[in-house]
Amino acid sequence: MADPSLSQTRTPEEDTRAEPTASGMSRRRLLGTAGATGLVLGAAGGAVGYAAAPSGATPLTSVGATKVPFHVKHQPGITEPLQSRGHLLAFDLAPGTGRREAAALLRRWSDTARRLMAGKFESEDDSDIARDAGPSSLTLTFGFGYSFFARTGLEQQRPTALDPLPAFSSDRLDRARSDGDLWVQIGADDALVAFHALRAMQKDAGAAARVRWQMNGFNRSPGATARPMTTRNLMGQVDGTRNPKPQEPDFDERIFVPEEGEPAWMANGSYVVVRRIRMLLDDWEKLSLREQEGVIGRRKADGAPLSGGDEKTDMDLEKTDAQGNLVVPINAHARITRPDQNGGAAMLRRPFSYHDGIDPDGTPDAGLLFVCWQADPLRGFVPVQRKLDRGDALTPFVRHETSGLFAVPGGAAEGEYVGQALLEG
Ligand SMILES: C=CC1=C(C)c2cc3[nH]c(cc4nc(cc5[nH]c(cc1n2)c(C)c5CCC(=O)O)C(CCC(=O)O)=C4C)c(C)c3C=C
Ligand SMILES: [Fe+2]
Repeated sequence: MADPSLSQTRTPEEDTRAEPTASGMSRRRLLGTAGATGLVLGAAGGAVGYAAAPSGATPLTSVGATKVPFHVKHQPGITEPLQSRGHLLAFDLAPGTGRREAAALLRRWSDTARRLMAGKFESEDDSDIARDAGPSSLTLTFGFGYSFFARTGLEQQRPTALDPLPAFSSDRLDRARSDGDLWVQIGADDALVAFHALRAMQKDAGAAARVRWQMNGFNRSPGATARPMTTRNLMGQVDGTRNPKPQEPDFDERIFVPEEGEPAWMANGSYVVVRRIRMLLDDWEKLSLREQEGVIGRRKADGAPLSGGDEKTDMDLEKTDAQGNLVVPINAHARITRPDQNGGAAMLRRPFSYHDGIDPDGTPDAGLLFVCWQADPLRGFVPVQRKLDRGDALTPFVRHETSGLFAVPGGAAEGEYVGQALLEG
């Protein structure tokens, strides 16, 4: 579930948000050359041993130097390229924490996010975890869960789009690791930078809120492939090919609440659905390549539709083989999740893979932290998941273990904090 326009999959031409790096090169140019550079660094690293730092003359690289602005129309961490590290956290407000304390917390979090995303890691009480690193594409994104509004006396401001998701028959949800008053998404292309931000968020929370659940994920590192390519998930599939692209005319309408939308405090915001989806990898890996490709409806090698062409070719849903059978099976995941098969329902998928060890019986606890963005969950995740719940070919190989839905307001203007229009409106 990743996206060619979000991960290192974005073609250099498409990457219009690239920021100049310390060396003056844009991220897109460096991604384009990263294969060759990576090989050189890899060889040197191997020769000097795993613990040695690169040569003293090595400048802050593209990966470290890339900076994402905090003050933007839509919060950072939605349309930015996938980062290689992610932490998802839900917080519950502490007893006695009301609207005033929640506002102070969002102000602290926003101030810290602004500072850290700019690569300013020094502060008096800093842990030094991220010292020496650049911002590394760090993003912090904040959202409000259904329960936040009653706790803060703001029920009147609760959007109907935040009504609890319907129950799905295939759900196997752990309620303790679902939902929450507040949600924080951290993404960065460096594990230490990401963890440093996580600690900062937790410290800022102080006595006002405690962590309800935390999930840690990863994606491919920038420069890991010889050229920018769509990422793969832990089933080995090319994943993200058909995500909506920011340059498409209906992108904003599908993903973001309009400027004049309701409630007013959600202008330019979005709704995020977060599902921890375990992959039943032992079962999946027993399938032949042909069977695996039939489950998705795309070739595993390059993500091309089974109806032919390359990854970018439109899927021919009607094409049949010599026996008259559909070449893209009727229950193939990539067939039945399409907007044109779901009354136009669309979402922007921006996931992280996860691996939380091996169960006592040897089963890997691994899968996808499915994170998807939409202007309205009833026109995005819900209808598509209803369809999947009735049974697509992928359903037997996955298990939805946790769930969350959060309202993510628009980006904070200069001098303001995220959610200010809600908390002070
Ligand atoms: C309810 C929404 C979806 C869930 C849950 C979901 C889980 C899931 N998907 C994959 C792998 C792939 N998904 C692909 C396409 C795809 N998936 C969804 C929605 C959900 N997936 C959509 C809307 C689409 C795009 C449909 C389209 O517009 O054509 C693909 C194909 C490549 C691609 O386009 O990304 C793969 C592969 C897994 C492994 C998974 C749960 C673990
Ligand atoms: Fe999917």
